[in-house]
Amino acid sequence: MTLKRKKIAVIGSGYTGATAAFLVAQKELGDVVLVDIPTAENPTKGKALDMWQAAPVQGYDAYITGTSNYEDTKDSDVVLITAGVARKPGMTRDDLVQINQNVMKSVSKEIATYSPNAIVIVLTNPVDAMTYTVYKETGFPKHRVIGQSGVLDTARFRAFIAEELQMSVKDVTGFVLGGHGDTMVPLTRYATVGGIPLETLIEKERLDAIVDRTRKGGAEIVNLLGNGSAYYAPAAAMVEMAEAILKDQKRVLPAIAYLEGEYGYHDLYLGVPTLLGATGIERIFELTLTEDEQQALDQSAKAVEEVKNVLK
Ligand SMILES: NC(=O)C1=CN([C@@H]2O[C@H](COP(=O)(O)OP(=O)(O)OC[C@H]3O[C@@H](n4cnc5c(N)ncnc54)[C@H](O)[C@@H]3O)[C@@H](O)[C@H]2O)C=CC1
Ligand SMILES: O=C([O-])CC(=O)C(=O)O
Repeated sequence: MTLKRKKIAVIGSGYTGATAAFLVAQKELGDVVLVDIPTAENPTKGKALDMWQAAPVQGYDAYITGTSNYEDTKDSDVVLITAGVARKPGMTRDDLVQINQNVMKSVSKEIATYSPNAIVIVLTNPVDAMTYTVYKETGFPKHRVIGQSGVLDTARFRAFIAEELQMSVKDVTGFVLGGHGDTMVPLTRYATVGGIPLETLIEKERLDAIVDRTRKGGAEIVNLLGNGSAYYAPAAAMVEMAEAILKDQKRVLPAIAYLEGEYGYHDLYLGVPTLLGATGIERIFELTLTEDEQQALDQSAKAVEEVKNVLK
């Protein structure tokens, strides 16, 4: 029997990759191929086997395999890139640019060879610049190369608001614009709780503190973990994007998209509100911003541009 399921390759079987693979399987989005570099032992194969053995208990029909051979990823529908190095306390995401750019180059070559029609979602940091690298190196059209930051940053923002107001996270909506760094722009003016404007529910001082905590959300976890960075929420964010694409859900989610004039930026990957469906990014929403919001976004875009300019 040949099963005609979707195929999802997860490159990098570390914390975020393994967690994403498990979520993809649990959601039955398709079969998963987990890939990492070859080593003397074989933790990638071990993790995949362990997850496959959870299938009878959890009752999911998704097969998970682990490999270091890209041939096994052939004809993947979606590829999630989590390969590379994570930061440690005291480092910024941008400190990873050189080492991870090299990883993106080698991984992109394999993806272009074995899955030329795939939609790629990049997680590896500094993610705006790494998404740009994958776009250039694969030669894929812009709508098929997408970066993950906004779903995660918005999730943090929503979680902090729900906690502050003691209201359900389900009812908190909003989004974060810009680069995945300390200059990101949580748009409080567009956030609501059950449709009620957020700015009428929380006083400005508290809201400013939540915005600041959101911007530094990654570093807060890096400092708590001590030896690596967040992985549960990042993996969940990536998988939400993959699900939107694999099921053609037409979700409106923030994503790192290639801009050609939108918001005034050219030849730049930056976080903006998008429509995600079967073909990847199907639309970019351009909102009218206040002068202050545009200024904050300009600052964030400048920070991303600076990292892009050191790419080789
Ligand atoms: N964009 C975002 O919102 C987030 C980004 N990240 C980033 O995701 C990346 C991965 O984080 P973790 O999974 O925690 O790191 P990790 O260190 O647990 O896993 C990374 C894995 O990549 C593998 N790898 C390295 N070079 C490779 C290559 N050439 N081919 C295949 N695999 C390779 C490593 O062997 C390792 O297993 C980091 O760069 C981190 O900063 C993490 C969380 C959120
Ligand atoms: O902070 C990091 O290095 C990992 C990351 O991007 C996040 O958790 O937002």
